[in-house]
Amino acid sequence: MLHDKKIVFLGAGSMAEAMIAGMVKSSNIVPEQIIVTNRSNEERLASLEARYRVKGIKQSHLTFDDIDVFILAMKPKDVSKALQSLKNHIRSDQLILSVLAGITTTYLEENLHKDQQVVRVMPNTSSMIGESATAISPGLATIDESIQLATQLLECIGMVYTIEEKEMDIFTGIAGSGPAYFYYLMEHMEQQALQGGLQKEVARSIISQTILGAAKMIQEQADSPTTLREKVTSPNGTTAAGLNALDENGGGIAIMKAIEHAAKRSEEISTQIQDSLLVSSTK
Ligand SMILES: NC(=O)C1=CN([C@@H]2O[C@H](COP(=O)(O)OP(=O)(O)OC[C@H]3O[C@@H](n4cnc5c(N)ncnc54)[C@H](O)[C@@H]3O)[C@@H](O)[C@H]2O)C=CC1
Ligand SMILES: O=C(O)[C@@H]1CCC=N1
Repeated sequence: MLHDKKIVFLGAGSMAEAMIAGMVKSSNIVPEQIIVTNRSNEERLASLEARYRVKGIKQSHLTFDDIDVFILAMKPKDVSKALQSLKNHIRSDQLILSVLAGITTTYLEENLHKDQQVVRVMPNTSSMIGESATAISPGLATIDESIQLATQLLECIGMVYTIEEKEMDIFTGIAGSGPAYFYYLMEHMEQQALQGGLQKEVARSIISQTILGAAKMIQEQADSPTTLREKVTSPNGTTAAGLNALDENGGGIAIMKAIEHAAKRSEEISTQIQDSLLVSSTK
């Protein structure tokens, strides 16, 4: 299903690059199938061309007719202009995937064709190595074949979860933004490791191996996170001392708040876009 499809990225930033890298690496897609465009930064397109052997072209030079999948990958504040310039060039049977936080399928349908085939997607930057946790929610007019195509395409960059659109905000808070929380945790673990006398490179390797091991334990064992945590924690031992400090300093609550606020921001973006407030609020 994938091998004869032509895919265009509209937007050439971090998320587009992570997806392109993952797709090309997966070998289910060859670079010749991928075109990447942006508004004007030709240097950026040249760098993506050199790195991934995909075709980089300015959007004004794009021929739209033979494209199967358009992937919207600009910032939410730029979506309105992007859809305006796209609408007159595309057919409603061409599939639009949008990775934009907070942008609903209804908004896309209202600003493209009413019966436009759209799928809202929330990947994360681990797409780059084929390890994204990606959610999809199809729009009203999207046929099963297109959902299958979207699923196959996104499986090239990791695991795909089909969810209801009302669950997109919380998914974004957990998985779209999620890698940043782990990097933040790692930054702080590393800082303390350096203070404890470890060399930076050694500390980084130890920390990433520890996180990888914990993630694999969750994936490969039947035990819950709580049981696994308890197995690490000896009475009056080192872990108990560490966890007490985490609790005393609001560690658990801070994590829950981070997710709550990220999810709320996703919801807020939807409202602001609908009310056309986002441009002024994020400039
Ligand atoms: N960075 C991340 O971890 C994730 C980002 N996303 C979503 O991906 C989208 C892009 O995010 P980033 O890549 O981080 O942003 P970025 O700022 O790195 O890239 C945005 C790109 O869009 C281009 N652009 C702006 N207007 C355009 C237009 N009208 N047509 C074509 N290209 C246009 C810009 O030139 C730039 O290349 C956002 O909507 C974000 O919500 C979703 C999941 C994760
Ligand atoms: O920070 C953001 O808004 C985007 C969406 C999810 C991750 N990055």
